[in-house]
Amino acid sequence: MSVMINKVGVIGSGQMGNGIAHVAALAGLKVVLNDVSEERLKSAMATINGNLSRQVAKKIISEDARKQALERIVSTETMDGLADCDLVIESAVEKEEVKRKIFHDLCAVLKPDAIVASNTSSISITRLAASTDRPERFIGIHFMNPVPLMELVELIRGIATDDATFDAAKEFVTRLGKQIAVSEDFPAFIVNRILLPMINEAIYTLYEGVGNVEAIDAAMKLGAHHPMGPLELADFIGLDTCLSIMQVLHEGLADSKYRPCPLLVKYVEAGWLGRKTQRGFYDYRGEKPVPTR
Ligand SMILES: CC(=O)CC(=O)SCCNC(=O)CCNC(=O)[C@H](O)C(C)(C)COP(=O)(O)OP(=O)(O)OC[C@H]1O[C@@H](n2cnc3c(N)ncnc32)[C@H](O)[C@@H]1OP(=O)(O)O
Ligand SMILES: NC(=O)C1=CN([C@@H]2O[C@H](COP(=O)(O)OP(=O)(O)OC[C@H]3O[C@@H](n4cnc5c(N)ncnc54)[C@H](OP(=O)(O)O)[C@@H]3O)[C@@H](O)[C@H]2O)C=CC1
Repeated sequence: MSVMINKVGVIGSGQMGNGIAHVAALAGLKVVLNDVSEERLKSAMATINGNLSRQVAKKIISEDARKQALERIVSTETMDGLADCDLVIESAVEKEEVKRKIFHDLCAVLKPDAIVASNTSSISITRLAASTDRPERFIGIHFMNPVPLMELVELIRGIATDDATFDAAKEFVTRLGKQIAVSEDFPAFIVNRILLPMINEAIYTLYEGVGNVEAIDAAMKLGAHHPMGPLELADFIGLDTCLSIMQVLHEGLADSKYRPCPLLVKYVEAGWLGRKTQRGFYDYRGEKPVPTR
């Protein structure tokens, strides 16, 4: 029996969580957005409003749709606020122990027939599912960044995911107007299995002095027609997330070709995580981004 999804919970209100809340609310679903602090949630609501307003200005949506979408989103700092959701999508940081703790706390209050999903970029869905009380109702729903603009969502079944959960997730993603690519549950799935080694190689290219930041990005934008250069894209994704994905690939596939570039490690250790901390391969604190090497 397929589960009817009317109310969606989103855990983590960073760039991906607020994007998921945005598209779900625009599609007419009720949304409960959860994060660890009121400050984070306020800033996420302001971002969602800003992104909806841009869509109004570009005549993609109406002013009425913007208002109604915002009214459909409530925010909460507690797991209790998510208890009656039909689907909860976890989109907190790419750290397995953080996600496992979230699922533990969530399952203690969430209604038993609800579906639990993760927006993880790389971590095993089967392993995450095993940390819940409902592996058959657990699934990977992997959105792309920026969520309101990107067409694709990957769906990943864990070993125990049942057909009703898979069908409900398909129906949900289709309702959001997104296309689906189904991936088997292997490290980093499809998009990041291909994209992240390319980004990591761009960082090695910088590390080994083959080119500077501007040359590498210009090369791939103008020479391969990528919409963003790989270093600009790394900053956009978040260097902490890029590193976590490379670590999952390296550990999960045990192949040295996935070794994270030491320069990526250094940036993350410095807390230079890209756009979200205003510094990464570019410095975003001025009027326009300036390369940091
Ligand atoms: C890591 C993972 O697990 C998986 C991933 O997501 S990997 C990353 C996948 N994403 C990509 O590869 C993105 C590559 N980049 C692109 O496709 C394009 O640069 C882009 C679609 C992001 C923007 O396209 P663009 O037209 O050149 O950008 P730009 O003119 O700056 O923005 C166009 C509109 O996009 C929207 N937009 C841009 N960034 C946005 C964001 N972060 N959130 C919401 N909307 C955004 C705005 O509405 C903007 O309109 P304005 O003109 O009002 O600013
Ligand atoms: N960035 C990308 O391009 C993509 C990322 N993803 C995946 O989406 C997830 C989120 O990434 P992204 O949005 O970029 O990351 P961000 O760093 O932008 O946001 C993560 C958010 O989760 C919050 N958070 C941390 N711990 C908890 C918790 N215990 N409970 C609730 N919220 C918490 C963080 O708060 P605080 O900062 O205060 O700790 C922050 O607001 C990751 O799994 C990532 O791999 C998937 C597709 C694309």
